[in-house]
Amino acid sequence: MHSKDQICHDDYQKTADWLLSQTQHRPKVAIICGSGLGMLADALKLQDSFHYADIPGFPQSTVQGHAGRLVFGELKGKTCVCMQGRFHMYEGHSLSKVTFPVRVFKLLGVETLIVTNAAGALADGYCNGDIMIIRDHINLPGLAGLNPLNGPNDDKFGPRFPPMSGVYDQDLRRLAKDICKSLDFSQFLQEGVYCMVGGPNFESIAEARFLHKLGADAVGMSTAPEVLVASHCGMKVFGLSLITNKVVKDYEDTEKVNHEGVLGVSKMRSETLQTLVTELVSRLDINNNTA
Ligand SMILES: O=P(O)(O)O[C@H]1O[C@H](CO)[C@@H](O)[C@H]1O
Ligand SMILES: Nc1nc2[nH]cnc2c(=O)[nH]1
Repeated sequence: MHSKDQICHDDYQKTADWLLSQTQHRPKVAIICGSGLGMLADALKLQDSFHYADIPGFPQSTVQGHAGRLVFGELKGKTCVCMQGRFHMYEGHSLSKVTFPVRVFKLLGVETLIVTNAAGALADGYCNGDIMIIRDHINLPGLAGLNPLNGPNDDKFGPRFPPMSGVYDQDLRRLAKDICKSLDFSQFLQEGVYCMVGGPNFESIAEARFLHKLGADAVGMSTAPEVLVASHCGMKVFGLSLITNKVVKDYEDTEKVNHEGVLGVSKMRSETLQTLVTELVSRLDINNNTA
């Protein structure tokens, strides 16, 4: 490790080598579970799981609803690794720490990243419990210069100036929509733009109006950094936001959002999300391999 914020290739490699020595699983797919969505990992068969505290170099989860476990296993015969708990900037982690697992996954051989999150609805037609396929994102901290790719570029992972257009894979989005149709999920399916803010506070009414005007359909405090780093190192990315609350945009509206409410809606829809993610993974065009 160089400085507090700078992580070098060897650091990622050490963690990857440790994990490879502890499990026979060789995942091609990684899944990051959003707030209250950790039970996505429960569907994995033949599990090997590790507490973040026991994994060399791994940050620790501090947020309620993020268990802090890395779970390897098979989903419908496809080998996956699943983060039950992600890291957020507002916990005090640097963005290189927030995205540390993504580069470790790359070194494990992961080719596709599936990110999930809990998010507030800015779009007028959205309801609590809707599932939004992420078409694109607005990385507000990134636009302001808070970017996990800041610092010397590691060419072994990817180029200095990565494009961010088309980062949410179109084929995977299409596949997810087909799956939702066949599972009769279309009535609560949306597709839209996720905006990342720094948090940990929820939005003021003026901020909510501003983000809506910017073109954001949903807002949360995660996802963009992980997606950025995954795309930088050549992974395919697919993202889902679970709409857990309406973001208040009207000064007459006295409703107040809280994390407990967010977790409640996540719990209500987690089985549906699990079904969708499982079906998507089962239909990915990948071949398994083991150690
Ligand atoms: O993005 P995830 O981790 O799902 O969590 C979302 O839910 C929390 C707020 O309730 C914030 O951390 C927000 O980002
Ligand atoms: N920033 C933000 N994050 C969330 N996570 C879940 N709901 C919300 C929300 O309304 N705003």
